[in-house]
Amino acid sequence: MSEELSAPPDIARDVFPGEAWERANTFAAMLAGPGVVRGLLGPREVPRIWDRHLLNCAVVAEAVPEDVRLVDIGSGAGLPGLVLAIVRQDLQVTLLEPLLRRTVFLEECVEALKLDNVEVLRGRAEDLAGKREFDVACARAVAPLERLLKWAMPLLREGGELIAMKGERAAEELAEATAQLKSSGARAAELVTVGHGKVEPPATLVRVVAGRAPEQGRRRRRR
Ligand SMILES: C[S@@+](CC[C@H](N)C(=O)[O-])C[C@H]1O[C@@H](n2cnc3c(N)ncnc32)[C@H](O)[C@@H]1O
Repeated sequence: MSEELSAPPDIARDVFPGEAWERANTFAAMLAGPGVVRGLLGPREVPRIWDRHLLNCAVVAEAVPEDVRLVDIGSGAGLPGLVLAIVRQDLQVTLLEPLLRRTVFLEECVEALKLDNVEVLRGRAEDLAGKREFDVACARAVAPLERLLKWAMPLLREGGELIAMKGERAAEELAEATAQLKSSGARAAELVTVGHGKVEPPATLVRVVAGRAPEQGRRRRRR
């Protein structure tokens, strides 16, 4: 049985102000329509598109600095990267996704939403190391923090940030990743909650500040 897209909650008007409102509604309809038909979103997710997907991703913007180049690793149907591009026109967003049918959907969304701050890139995070540099990397439901650090840190400039949406297991994942944080040269790592009064419960993020990659240090010394 096909599920219905529920009406946006009142708070959505504040979270998606101005021209973001129409774009958010168009994206919600695309997720509920072609997104489900093409298997990018489960049909049971349709009634939860506003709460669990659009609002939960939009509040991540509270943790993202202004005017940065942001890569969404494993963007899938555009979550959270496309939502961040909708609410924050100051961001230059790269949606990184290896699967063709997903990048095709993402391209269609970018065109339908008339977004000029988004690039869709087909590929794997580990293959992009050394080729591109970003200020912020974000990810939701892609990999445990330990593996995400391996993929994300080589993509970040020194002082750049990984923002991982982690939910209930955030503290445990952070503890489990202690060795990887050290070996990847991370400067700081902390738990952050965003979306107070907008989503229930507030979204829990792991924020990691990139230091200089250890390999870069070794390369410099050898010269
Ligand atoms: C469970 S989905 C999550 C999608 C989206 N972030 C969300 O929250 O709905 C994981 C996504 O990560 C992508 N992915 C898997 N391995 C990857 C890699 N090495 N680099 C980039 N993306 C990857 C998959 O193709 C898939 O779209």
